[in-house]
Amino acid sequence: MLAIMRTRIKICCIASIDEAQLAIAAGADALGLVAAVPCGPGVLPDARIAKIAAWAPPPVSTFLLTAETTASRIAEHVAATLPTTVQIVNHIAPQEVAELARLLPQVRRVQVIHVEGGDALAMIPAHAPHVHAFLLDTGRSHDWAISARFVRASPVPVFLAGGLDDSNVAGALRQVRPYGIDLCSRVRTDGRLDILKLALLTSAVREADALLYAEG
Ligand SMILES: O=C(O)c1ccccc1NCC(=O)[C@H](O)[C@H](O)COP(=O)(O)O
Repeated sequence: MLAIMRTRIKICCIASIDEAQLAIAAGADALGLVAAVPCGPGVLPDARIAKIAAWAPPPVSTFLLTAETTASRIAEHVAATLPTTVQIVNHIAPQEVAELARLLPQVRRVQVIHVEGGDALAMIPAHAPHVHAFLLDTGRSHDWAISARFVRASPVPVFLAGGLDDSNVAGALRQVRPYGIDLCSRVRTDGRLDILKLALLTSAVREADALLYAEG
């Protein structure tokens, strides 16, 4: 695997075109659009997701976070919102992802892995052939040693998520070496995207990228 020169940044829980503009201005490569899920903040109606996805300029990617668990329901959800990428937030059967690839070959597929322990690595062989990337998430900082092992074992790119901000991102990048990172709550103040926190985050990521690349 080539050394990562520029960690990709995905800003999740984008709620409006204004927030999308702020995230892109700060350097986001991808926007996360959270559809109805059983719990959690930042949930958008499909019509709003479709509006933001239709607006987003290239090369920015738009990730639909779907809680659907079958290929046909995920394909319907994608058809209703038209993102570039679908992020499957539940652990679904690998054959459903394979079927989704057949139904919608043009849409990028990202499987979320909820990292509870070393068992997460066991999911790689069955899922990797059908997805373009994994996203490791527990919604809070998790054991980065497991994430690091996952990155080394995965044949496809891996995003790291959960409790990241400008104060801890350099350590996370050094230990885990992910392809990309995903952030939601810690670049927000009172629920709104905060341009200062975004700027601090992106500058911490670029500084860490430069150091790690120079070190080899
Ligand atoms: O994945 C979900 O089910 C979900 C539900 C409601 C809101 C967001 C959801 N997923 C995205 C994320 O959880 C965050 O992007 C990711 O965990 C990073 O979060 P944070 O620790 O707040 O940076």
